[in-house]
Amino acid sequence: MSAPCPAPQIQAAITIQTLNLRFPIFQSGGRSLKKMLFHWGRSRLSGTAQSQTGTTMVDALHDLNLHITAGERVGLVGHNGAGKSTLLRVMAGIYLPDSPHVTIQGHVAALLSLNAGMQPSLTGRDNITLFGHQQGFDKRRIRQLEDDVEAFAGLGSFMDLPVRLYSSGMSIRLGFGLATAVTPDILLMDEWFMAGDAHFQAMAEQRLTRLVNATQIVVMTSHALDVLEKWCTRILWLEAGRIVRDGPAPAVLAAYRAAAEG
Ligand SMILES: Nc1ncnc2c1ncn2[C@@H]1O[C@H](COP(=O)(O)OP(=O)(O)OP(=O)(O)O)[C@@H](O)[C@H]1O
Repeated sequence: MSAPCPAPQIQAAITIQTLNLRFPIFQSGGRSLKKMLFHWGRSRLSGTAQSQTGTTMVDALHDLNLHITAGERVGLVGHNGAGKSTLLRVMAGIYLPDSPHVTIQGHVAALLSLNAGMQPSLTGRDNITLFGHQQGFDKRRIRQLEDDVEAFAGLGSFMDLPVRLYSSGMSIRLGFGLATAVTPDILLMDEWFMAGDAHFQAMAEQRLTRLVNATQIVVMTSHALDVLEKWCTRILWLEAGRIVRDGPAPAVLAAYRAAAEG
């Protein structure tokens, strides 16, 4: 397997200042007094609020300040709905809050969903070529990319069939192979990256280790604390869209474990 294609080096950094992100969760029409009182009580308990138009809003991220510099491997922890995936999506540029709040320096690769950017009607091979074009690669680099991903994914003749015919395991192999083929400055990972069978996980870990070592900044989220312990130098603990603790991995993970047990 050839090494992932290197990207030009710049000093990577992520800076987030006073970031608030709210999502509408449902439209409420005319209401009886009973319903209004019910929703008022529920919103007090859940941290949601109602806008002037009657739309219920959830504060996914609240007054977030954060600076991440080159060399850091940051893990995000927090209970369901804490805002971990939302924060990763903000860093990936998928959610676009007002620009002064978020400054990203460096080329970002986001391993957030398996089939991100994949065209189901195209073959695996054509998807690789498409990805290469999107990266601005010349023919030689696209061929290298194809060899690398094909060798990793091990799909045989399925490589020339449309991706919509792939099993979920095949999709994971192709999606992971492609997403990890180019070394970015900043790597963002959701916990799906450890999906797949045991053989795939061993192969994936080898490839991921190489990628993480070559990347300036890594931000990942996982509910598996041993995974974060292994990969991360710094942990951000989020709850209800706010940072509860931010510090060296061993100390924050110990506090998080203690809170979960106590
Ligand atoms: N696109 C969206 N539309 C509406 N609400 C959203 C959207 N994305 C996230 N939310 C809400 O924002 C909050 C934070 O969600 P998020 O997915 O970031 O949490 P999480 O910490 O990743 O949770 P989990 O560990 O369960 O994956 C939740 O209340 C969620 O319902």
